[in-house]
Amino acid sequence: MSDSEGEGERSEPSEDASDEIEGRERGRIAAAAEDERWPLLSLLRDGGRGDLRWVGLGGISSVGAQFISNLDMFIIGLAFDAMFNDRAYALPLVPTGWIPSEPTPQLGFTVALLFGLKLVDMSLGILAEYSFFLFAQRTLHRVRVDAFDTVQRLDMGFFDTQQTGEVMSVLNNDVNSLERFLEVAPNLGVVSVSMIASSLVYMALLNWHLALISLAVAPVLIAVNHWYGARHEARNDDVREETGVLNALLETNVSGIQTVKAFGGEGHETDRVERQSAAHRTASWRANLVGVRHQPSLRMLAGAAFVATLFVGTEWAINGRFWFLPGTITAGELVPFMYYTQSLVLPVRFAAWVTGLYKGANSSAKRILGVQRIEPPRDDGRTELQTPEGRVEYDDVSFSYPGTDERVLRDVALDVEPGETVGLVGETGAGKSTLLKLLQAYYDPDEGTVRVDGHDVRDLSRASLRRSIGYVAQDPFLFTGTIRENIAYAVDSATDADIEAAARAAGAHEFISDLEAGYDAEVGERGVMLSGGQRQRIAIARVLLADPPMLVFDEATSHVDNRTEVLIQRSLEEVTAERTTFVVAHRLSTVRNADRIVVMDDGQIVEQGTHDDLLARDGKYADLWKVQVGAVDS
Ligand SMILES: Nc1ncnc2c1ncn2[C@@H]1O[C@H](COP(=O)(O)OP(=O)(O)OP(=O)(O)O)[C@@H](O)[C@H]1O
Repeated sequence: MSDSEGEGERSEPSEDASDEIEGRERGRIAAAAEDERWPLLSLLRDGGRGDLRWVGLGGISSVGAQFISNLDMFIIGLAFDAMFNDRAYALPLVPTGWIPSEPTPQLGFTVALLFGLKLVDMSLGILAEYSFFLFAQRTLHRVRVDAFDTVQRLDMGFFDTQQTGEVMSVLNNDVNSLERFLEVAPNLGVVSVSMIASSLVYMALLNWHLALISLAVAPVLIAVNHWYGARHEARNDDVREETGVLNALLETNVSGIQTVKAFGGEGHETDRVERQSAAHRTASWRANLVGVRHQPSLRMLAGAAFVATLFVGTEWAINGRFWFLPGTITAGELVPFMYYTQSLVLPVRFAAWVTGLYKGANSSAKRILGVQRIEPPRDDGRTELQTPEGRVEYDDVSFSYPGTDERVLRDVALDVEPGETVGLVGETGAGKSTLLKLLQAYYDPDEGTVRVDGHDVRDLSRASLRRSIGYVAQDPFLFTGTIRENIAYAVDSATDADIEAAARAAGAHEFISDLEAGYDAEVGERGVMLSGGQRQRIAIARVLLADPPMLVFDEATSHVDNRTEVLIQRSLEEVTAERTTFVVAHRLSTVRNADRIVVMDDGQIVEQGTHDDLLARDGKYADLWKVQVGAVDS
């Protein structure tokens, strides 16, 4: 069966895309939770904490509603036999004195009873929907926020190796798939099971021999449902995986659109997206094929049971006996019985649907859990860094990025006094930025120790450490919002005067004032309407307003012209005078006045001293300087 099915599944989308899916290694996110047996249950147990009572209430109400809803045919059967076949009219739990003995009052009694039961059924149904909905929404909210919080707290090593589009896919698509499941499946699952259970109970009460015959097909039904369920899960894993890869591709292409255009790469990029979209379409097609066959197969089996019951029951009613079956069966028993047999089809279809949703949600839960399990961040340090003096020590530090063998830092030893300004220079890839990432504890050294005020940074709470260090990157990120909001990002209580003072010190006030909306100008999703130099100055203002005891400028003025840089440096002199400051720069004039210049080469410190010292030494720094001032050819 699987062979022919496999061929059918590949017939729609292209062969290439199909092969691509087969060949692809399961992504790191999904693989991280591969050994989790019940990912969805684990996730809901944590996400649903405190609200499980709503599932209990919903479940009880739903079961009650189904048993009551399904009771009507049972009562109608008894009433018909009483009215037309002169049988005794007796109902469980109803005192016999309440039931009339003449046909017309019996009809009135039956109608009133059925109407009353419908009212109870409706009330319980509303209560069930309400309870399940409440559980779903609260749980989903918690799972979404928890997942986002987990992603945010992951080590930088995770983001280095995981494409942001894929992470977004977990936060968006996988959480949405969980939403689709939670909004429908718990109630529908209970409804299906209790519809089946109530039908079985009433069938058994009507005629348990015939009930057993109708149920002969049940084991086959369960086995087929299980088989399809397993296939659903495997196929859904592929779909989620392909969605993640596609999202990552779309995300990088849109954010790198300028480069794509510059190289005229639109056609090439469209081809790449087309290939990945085809792989996604193949995965979805194959997953849908399972769904397309699942329900009809179950319906066919349930239909077979119905036809068999119809044959046996009608033969039995006509002849007054059937083969070895004892006793007789009346029309008043057979008609509701057939109804119950037929009413098993709908919940079986529901069950197939719920199984599909469950398997989809299970794949998503696996990825959400995977994000939590992949490289969990090391425990946060316990020591809070309070108003540090700013002494920084690198004690024979060596480091390779996670997952790589290349030593990016080798035996780096550096002591920086409080208040000192250190310029870091060296060729590209020498390890300057990496040195500062270790100071902020984005990564831990493989050997040696980085200390701030004598504390190993691993022992410090990351939040208190990073609050103490103002960091400006070469391509700073601006948040969607106004310039004012961006500058005041870390200081809720900042006044307009504070914001302006910070902007002046960063050399940003002038160009901000020239903008029509001034400080209220929106900077768009990634600050696109500002130049690189303007964005850098806003980022410097943001750090100055936060007023941290230590500063790190990593090529922070590389996009501004020489004149503006000199102006910024002058206004920063006062700010940096008392604080430990690191300045990474390729333009050596930026660090010329630093208290000390540290020259790095291939992960090592090769020289250090003041500008004049280093020039006098006539080593690496002097070479770099000569190249920059044009004294020698590069
Ligand atoms: N996240 C990362 N994962 C793996 N390797 C990395 C990562 N970041 C940097 N590297 C590698 O580490 C080395 C040092 O990089 P680093 O950014 O520290 O150099 P740099 O001196 O700051 O260079 P530049 O002046 O170009 O900014 C380089 O070889 C680089 O390829």
